[in-house]
Amino acid sequence: MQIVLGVSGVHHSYSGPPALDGVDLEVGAGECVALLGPNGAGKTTLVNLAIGLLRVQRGQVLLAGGNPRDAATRRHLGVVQQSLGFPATLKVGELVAGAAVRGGRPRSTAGPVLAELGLTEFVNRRAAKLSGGQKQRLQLAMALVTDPDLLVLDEPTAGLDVVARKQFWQLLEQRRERGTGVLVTTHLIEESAAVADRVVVLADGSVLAKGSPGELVALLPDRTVVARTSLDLDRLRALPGVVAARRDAEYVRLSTRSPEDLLRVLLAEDHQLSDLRVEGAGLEEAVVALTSRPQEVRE
Ligand SMILES: Nc1ncnc2c1ncn2[C@@H]1O[C@H](COP(=O)(O)OP(=O)(O)OP(=O)(O)O)[C@@H](O)[C@H]1O
Repeated sequence: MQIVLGVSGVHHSYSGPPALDGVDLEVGAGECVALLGPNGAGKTTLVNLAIGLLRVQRGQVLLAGGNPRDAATRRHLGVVQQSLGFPATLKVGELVAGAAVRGGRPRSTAGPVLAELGLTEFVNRRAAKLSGGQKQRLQLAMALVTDPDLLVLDEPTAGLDVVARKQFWQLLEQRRERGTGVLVTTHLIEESAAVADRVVVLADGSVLAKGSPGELVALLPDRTVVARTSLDLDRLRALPGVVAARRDAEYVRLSTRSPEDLLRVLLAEDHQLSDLRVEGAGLEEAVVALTSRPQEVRE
């Protein structure tokens, strides 16, 4: 497989301890790699090195075989970042055509991409007047208009509803089939399990684990106990054998290595306990467990 992003042995420090400490990562053509990890893990630093916003201090970053700091190499790159705003007065068509020209393509490439992303009817609308989902599609159109080899998506579906999120990923499928590689950072771990071929978990500047979502889940012998309970999360986290606890709508999800013991304690503690079931761990539970007690899982 052709490699569109190759990161090897990368270290990066700002002023304090290293933000990245020997990170390797690859994205192949057509592949979607999700970068996960808690706040401060180093995800933004890694993305900023990949897109050429930061200079590499140690190690190597190759974007489509070149240095991402070079303008010519960056033409192989498309970026969707939450922090990128639009000039409010510009129209959708102008923005996409402008992105094409900046990427060395004719203005006429904008039309087909606007159609591909379902934005043709908004071509004369000012960007500021689009809905959240339409703005995300506009950003994607601006990123895709140069037909990039690598697309970097930073929390691309934050704030979108379930339908808009699904649409967003469906729009990308054809591009991936044509060979565009995708690097996505997201806090929506279960979403990344659905769309990513591979997941890389960063914590404290190091790669804790990498593999397909299924391989990461299989690292854990944990099970998930799901139930409706009146017990609060602090109390649940203090129960014996609970590795992690979180709310999911009206349910709680508890990760544990010994579901039988936990069930006994739960039933004794909460006589109103209902809708009880035990599941295998999901990717979210796996990532929480990996990043909260790395030593135990790494062995
Ligand atoms: N410009 C900066 N100057 C100094 N330290 C920084 C700077 N940017 C990031 N850091 C530090 O580097 C480490 C990694 O930060 P980074 O933003 O890459 O993490 P992250 O995984 O993207 O976090 P989040 O999920 O919160 O966005 C953190 O300890 C952070 O405080």
